[in-house]
Amino acid sequence: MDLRPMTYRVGAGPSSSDDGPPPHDVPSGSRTQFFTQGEYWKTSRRTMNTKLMKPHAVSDYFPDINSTTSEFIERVRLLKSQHRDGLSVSELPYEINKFTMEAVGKMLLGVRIGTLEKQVSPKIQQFIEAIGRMFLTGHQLMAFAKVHQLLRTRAWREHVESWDTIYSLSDELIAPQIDAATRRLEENPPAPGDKLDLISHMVAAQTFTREEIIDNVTETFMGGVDTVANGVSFLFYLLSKNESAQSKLRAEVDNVLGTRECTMNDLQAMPYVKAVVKETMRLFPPIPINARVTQEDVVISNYRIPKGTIIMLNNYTMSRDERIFSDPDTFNPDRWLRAESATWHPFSAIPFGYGVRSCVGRRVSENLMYISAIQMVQNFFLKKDPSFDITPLVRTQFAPGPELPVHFVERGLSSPCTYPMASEQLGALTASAVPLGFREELRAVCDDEEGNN
Ligand code: HEM
Repeated sequence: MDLRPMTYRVGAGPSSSDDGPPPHDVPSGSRTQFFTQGEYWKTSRRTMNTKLMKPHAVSDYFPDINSTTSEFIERVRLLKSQHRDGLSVSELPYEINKFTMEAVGKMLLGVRIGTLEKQVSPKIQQFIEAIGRMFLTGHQLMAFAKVHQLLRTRAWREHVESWDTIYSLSDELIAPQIDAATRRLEENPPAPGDKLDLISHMVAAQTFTREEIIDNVTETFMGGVDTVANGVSFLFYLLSKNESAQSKLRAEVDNVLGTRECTMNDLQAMPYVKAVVKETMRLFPPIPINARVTQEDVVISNYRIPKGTIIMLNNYTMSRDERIFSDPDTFNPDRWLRAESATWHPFSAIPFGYGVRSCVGRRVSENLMYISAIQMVQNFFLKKDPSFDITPLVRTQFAPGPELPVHFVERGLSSPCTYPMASEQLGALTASAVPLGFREELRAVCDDEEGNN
């Protein structure tokens, strides 16, 4: 059966053309891995695979992931100290979002964006808000996008404006990297085996225009930030709720690492860390629904499905199927360590999709989640705040809502965190001056859906 990934562009409807890049019809770059098929997609995917999927390339990101995570841990320490209960972090999912933006940004753009700075610059603040708004309005445009476009609805206008803001800043961040890479490569042509960052690698490939590099890197970044942020949020939530799993995780981390940083090699000795992340993705897949378009007539389970039909795959229900996962709603990482897991249908839980179009950020996402889990238990005991619970929402992606009921209790190990921030500096830090407009709006939408208004 030939199934193609369904690519969907606002205003353009599903596309499955083989004719290379479709035209721009919203400010979103369309000449990217997400939105193309055929030869153009293959070239771009091959280039990204080299930097994001190959083990030796992925291993190079570990020092950056470790140091960004350490900064985030220090930020948690600061924010909880400013909270009235001394244990919680207000708007934790938003803080996690800034953390993953910084981590994924460094991997893809090669530069630090500055979202974890004590004072986030107004421009970066705008960027963060625009990404949030783009996802929020993108969800509203899922149905009847053409009608929104025709009527120029508020959702449509805000969506387009958000992409404008995102592209204007990513141009500013990425263009200098392209120039610098071009100069470097002209002066010192790369030898086989030289380590190049993603942008230099794309420049060296000589198959992409400058705009194509900017579009590709920007949209890969957009695809990565919220997904992995939602994964990390659900991870912390589930650990806080399941203290015995958390203790097992901590025991493994203490045994293998103690207080030192994790390298890619260490992961081989930490099956429970991996099982915890797998189990999080099973219960709360950040992309709850995936899709394909049939390329020929097929019969599946006695249903005739004509060519050109969009088939939706519901990751959420698939991975909670009790015919495969006993006690499916329970967080039980051990299930992945039992011999029987090898016999499960390979499609029983596919949070990163499947096949050649599966997630190109899978390896880096998993590593970011492993290191987040590791550093969290090295530094804190996570306890569930008994006063409330999450009500997950689908906002294009599956997200936990605006607050997480997680308390951070200091573990008090000596030097658990490698981030060299002196305590005086910490004291001087203030929560970043963030205009609340967008977040309040998101909260209002969530309250609406929960019937709180
Ligand atoms: C927990 C985190 C993540 C989850 C759950 C996730 C999930 C997915 C899923 C389900 C797909 C569609 C796969 C298919 O149709 O078979 C996808 C595609 C994609 N993801 Fe991710 N993703 C995550 C993080 C990331 C990150 C960090 C990046 C970038 C570094 C990224 C970049 C992409 C790209 C570029 C595609 C399109 C690939 C193509 O069409 O060739 N993702 N992701």
